[in-house]
Amino acid sequence: MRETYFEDGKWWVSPYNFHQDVRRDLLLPPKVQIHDATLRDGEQTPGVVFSIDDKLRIATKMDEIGVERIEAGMPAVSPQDAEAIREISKLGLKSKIFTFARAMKQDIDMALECGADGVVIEVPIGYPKLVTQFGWTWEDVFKKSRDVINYAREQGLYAVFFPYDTTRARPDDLENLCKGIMNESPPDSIGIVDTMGCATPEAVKYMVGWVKGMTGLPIEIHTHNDFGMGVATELAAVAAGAEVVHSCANGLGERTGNAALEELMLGLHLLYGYDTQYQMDKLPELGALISEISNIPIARNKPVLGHGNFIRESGIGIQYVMHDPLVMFGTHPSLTGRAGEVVLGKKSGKASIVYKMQELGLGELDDAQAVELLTRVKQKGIEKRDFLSDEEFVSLLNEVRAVA
Ligand SMILES: CC(=O)SCCNC(=O)CCNC(=O)[C@H](O)C(C)(C)COP(=O)(O)OP(=O)(O)OC[C@H]1O[C@@H](n2cnc3c(N)ncnc32)[C@H](O)[C@@H]1OP(=O)(O)O
Ligand SMILES: O=C(O)CCC(=O)C(=O)O
Repeated sequence: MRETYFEDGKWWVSPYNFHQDVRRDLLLPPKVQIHDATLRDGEQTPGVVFSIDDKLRIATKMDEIGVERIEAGMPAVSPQDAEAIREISKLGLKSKIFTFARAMKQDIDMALECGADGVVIEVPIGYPKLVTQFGWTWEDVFKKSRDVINYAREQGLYAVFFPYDTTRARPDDLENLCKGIMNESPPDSIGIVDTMGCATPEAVKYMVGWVKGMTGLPIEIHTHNDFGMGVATELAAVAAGAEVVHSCANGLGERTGNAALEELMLGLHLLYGYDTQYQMDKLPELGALISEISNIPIARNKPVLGHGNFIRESGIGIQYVMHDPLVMFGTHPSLTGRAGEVVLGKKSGKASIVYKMQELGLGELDDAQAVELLTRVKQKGIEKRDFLSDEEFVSLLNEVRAVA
């Protein structure tokens, strides 16, 4: 693992991330894998439907970027879902293919029939769901899960036990379930699932240690973004020893979405120092594909993918945007396949005018003309309540030159 905060021409993040007093208390596992659930939880975004061909394109792009695991769907949902998983399994991707299954033998059979490598076996354990939605006790959950976990493993599937709404489980219920499962049907790994996105990073850190202590299993963390902390909570879980992070590209998923794939990748690589092999410069291609297919636009300030992230209007420091971007941004735009951009408007300064003149090859101005042009640029920005197009700038420049 890297312990450096700077890589020439690529990024410059906080050195305190790697300060020995900060790192000393972290229980970072040597390797972390991404389990992406865009094709299942992402498609649970209301109104989003991926065709079989869409799913093949998304899975192929994810494999190209280096996602270790793809949750390709839940075969029980429809024959089309099963068919998509079957086709994805046949692609021969490096990514391992998982399906989502209820604690039912028939769902495991469908995973097998679809050619999956592994299965995420979901059962409720959060108390509101357990008591109101299902009318089950932890023992019911245990009895339903036990044989299904054993069956999946006997059939050669990697079995992730996924007691969802984990963060709202009563401690005794979760403890009894974990102990029962470990006695009679240990899975390959266990999920801590913040179904409602309602646990703090600190609470999840505690839970990772607690569940690891009870089971000795690798921990998978799956969060939602209801409090805007989905990614932070997953990274906190990694800092407490979780080995697998679940994600959805573009932050799709139920309600406010899941922890965003692209944000996790950068967080793991840059902020925590994992030497991942992810092709981060291809993330905008994946983002654009998913946005087009899901018909959900990417917010212009969305971390990693927003098209406005490397645009600067404010005049102070403007000359560094293109020539020395790490003065102005924590990551070089090219790291994630992007380019910086200088725009003019209300917040411009004289350096902005000089920069734009050079960029567009418009010659030079004397100081008085530059000041006059800046005044007009600011006025136009205020009137327009936006930044100026190059054509608008040239038009103002011509006015100023005509006056002189
Ligand atoms: C946090 C969550 O919501 S988890 C899953 C969310 N994902 C989805 O719902 C995917 C989309 N869903 C669908 O397409 C449909 O709801 C289906 C195909 C999954 C199921 O639809 P239905 O055929 O209507 O099944 P239904 O919801 O009635 O459930 C069938 C049985 O599964 C049981 N069941 C539900 N979840 C589980 C589970 N995780 N493990 C074991 N059994 C379960 C139910 O209790 C019910 O049992 P019963 O027949 O004895 O009453
Ligand atoms: O949320 C769901 O619908 C299924 C389970 C899950 O992904 C979760 O609990 O977060």
